[in-house]
Amino acid sequence: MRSLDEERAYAGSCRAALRRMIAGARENVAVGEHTWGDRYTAERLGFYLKTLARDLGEEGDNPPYFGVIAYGADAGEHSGQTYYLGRRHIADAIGRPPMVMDWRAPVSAAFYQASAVEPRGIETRRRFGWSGDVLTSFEDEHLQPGAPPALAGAGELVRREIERARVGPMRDIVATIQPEQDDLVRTDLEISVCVQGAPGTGKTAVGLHRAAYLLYAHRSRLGRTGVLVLGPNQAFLRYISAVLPTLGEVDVEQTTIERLLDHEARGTDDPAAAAVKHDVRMADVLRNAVHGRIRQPERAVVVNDASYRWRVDQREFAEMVAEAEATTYLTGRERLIARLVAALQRQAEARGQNCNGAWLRRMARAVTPAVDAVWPNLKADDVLAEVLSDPGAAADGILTPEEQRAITWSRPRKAKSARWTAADAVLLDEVSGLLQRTPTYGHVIVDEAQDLSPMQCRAIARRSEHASITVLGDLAQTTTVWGAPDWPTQLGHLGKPAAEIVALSTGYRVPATVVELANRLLTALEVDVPPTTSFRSDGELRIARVEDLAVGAVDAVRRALGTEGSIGVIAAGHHLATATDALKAAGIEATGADGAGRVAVVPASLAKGLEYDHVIALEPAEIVAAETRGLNRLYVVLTRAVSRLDILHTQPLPPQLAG
Ligand SMILES: Nc1ncnc2c1ncn2[C@@H]1O[C@H](COP(=O)(O)OP(=O)(O)OP(=O)(O)O)[C@@H](O)[C@H]1O
Repeated sequence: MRSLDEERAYAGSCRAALRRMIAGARENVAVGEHTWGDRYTAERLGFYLKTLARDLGEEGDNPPYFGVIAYGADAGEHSGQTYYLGRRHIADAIGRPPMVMDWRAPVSAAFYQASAVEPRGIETRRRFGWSGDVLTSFEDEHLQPGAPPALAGAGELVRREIERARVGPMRDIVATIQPEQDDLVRTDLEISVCVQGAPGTGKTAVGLHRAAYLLYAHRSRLGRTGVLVLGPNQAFLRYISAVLPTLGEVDVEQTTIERLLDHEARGTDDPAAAAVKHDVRMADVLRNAVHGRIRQPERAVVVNDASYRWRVDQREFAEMVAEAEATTYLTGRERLIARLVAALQRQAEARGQNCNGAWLRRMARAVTPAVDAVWPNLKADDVLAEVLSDPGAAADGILTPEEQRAITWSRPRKAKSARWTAADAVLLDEVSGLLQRTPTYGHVIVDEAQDLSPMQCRAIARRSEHASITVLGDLAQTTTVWGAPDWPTQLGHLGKPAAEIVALSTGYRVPATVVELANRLLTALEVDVPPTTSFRSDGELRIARVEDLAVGAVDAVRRALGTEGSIGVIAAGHHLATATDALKAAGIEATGADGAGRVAVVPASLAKGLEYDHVIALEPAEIVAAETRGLNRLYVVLTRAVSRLDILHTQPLPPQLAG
């Protein structure tokens, strides 16, 4: 293995090779611009080369690699080989072995998986410490039997990386992915997995690295169909937005379920209406509303065509209607039109008529009124407006009269004048899915999946019908009233009942003292999840009763500003405004949940998925009282802390927190 000086020299030659790759890619862009060929090919080539040049260019200042594995003499094809691993592949010449392997390459798996118990032929695993782009240290683990004792658990470099203060957006974890996380990241594309993970166990990190891995392993397939990442809110998306680009992946769609459904919510539902609208029985109601439009024909279809008159009698028409049933309503309608036209064509051809394309189109137009009478053309918003104006016909026997009343508009309306709510957007999507097929992605990653309603799950299922999914969540963090009761049920709604459920319980965010406090709440939450164990022994917890919350919050922020890292003041209700005003009056600059400053004042309802080096949680009793699942919300809030948690209260603490 190389000495530190030799390693530095090697890092220098890797950088030089990377610079040559960048120069080469830029030159290819210039050549690509003058490439002969059809416009489409030239555009695609240009796009590819520009993306490559940009990605490589952005790579410029990152450490070229983070680790190396050296195989022993008995390692088959790898015997005596040494492989450096980095965020991207670096090669100095075509045909020569790469200087650095992509962390996603098959050979890299051993770096993450090898252990003293199962060394996989590896003699030494070396991890590097970098300060910016300067190589400062390395740490070796000797994995072969008889070698000096392996490091107990993770080494110092790994520990330092996991315990480092958080500043700015979430970073990738390629250098320190843990074996159980790596298993999930590298699961085959065909396999759907569900990760039940305690707070900070790396679910989000695993999901994002899995997206990058799948794109590497199945670039052409997923390049066409796309990978979708769904997160709980914009603040969360902003927090994770840099991870995939640093891994070289810029084409992954990252959005929320609300944005995916693409219906701006202009109205709001009362809780009773929202609960019914998110209930899975609405799928049956809407199916009835759509398919209940199909009628038995009452007369024959007669079409005048110049001097002829073609006819499909009522009985034959009825048979066609019965046989046209298809997976989607509008496909069935198309099929019915096609069958009618085919019947007319048979009659016309028997009379020696030339049935060209124009004739077929004319006949399709001619039978449309008859089809409209039995299988009308429908639009999703018209269907839903009718259901919400009068659910009766579609909902009888499915929803109770009281439930029907809860969703009925105070007066009947047309779609045009509807003020759709967020729950309506989910229903509109369901109706659209009944009318015609929804395009599917190549892979869908669903974060915070415990919060989704059955109807939201169905919207995701439609978009992953022919694909696998990665479901990430924590039942203890469910804060919606319609969230998952258990994973098998939720996976059923997501259309993947057979997905494997894997539990992660080692937390890499929350320090042990804070985990111990949060675990007290778990008993009261009555969910069947294993308690978290923390990887981290550091961390501070301070619980203080204060006279004045605003004064307490300002003091706590001032103290927190004395150490490194991000600061999140998390509160519910009017305490948010109190904290914001108090910080402003004290001259401390604070942003909202999606701001980029060092101090953020964050509504408890938006804290999910986020993390702050120092969390200052205000008035836990209020956080609990603010919503139906307030205790779960408090559990989420407490587990946002990376290094320090201050709990400030004027009211008594919720009894479930008492030790
Ligand atoms: N193997 C690892 N190496 C370094 N850091 C890690 C590792 N795994 C997780 N982390 C870090 O721990 C923190 C928590 O990870 P992440 O947000 O993915 O957890 P989560 O399970 O999604 O949490 P929650 O459910 O509470 O939102 C992040 O800062 C992440 O980068």
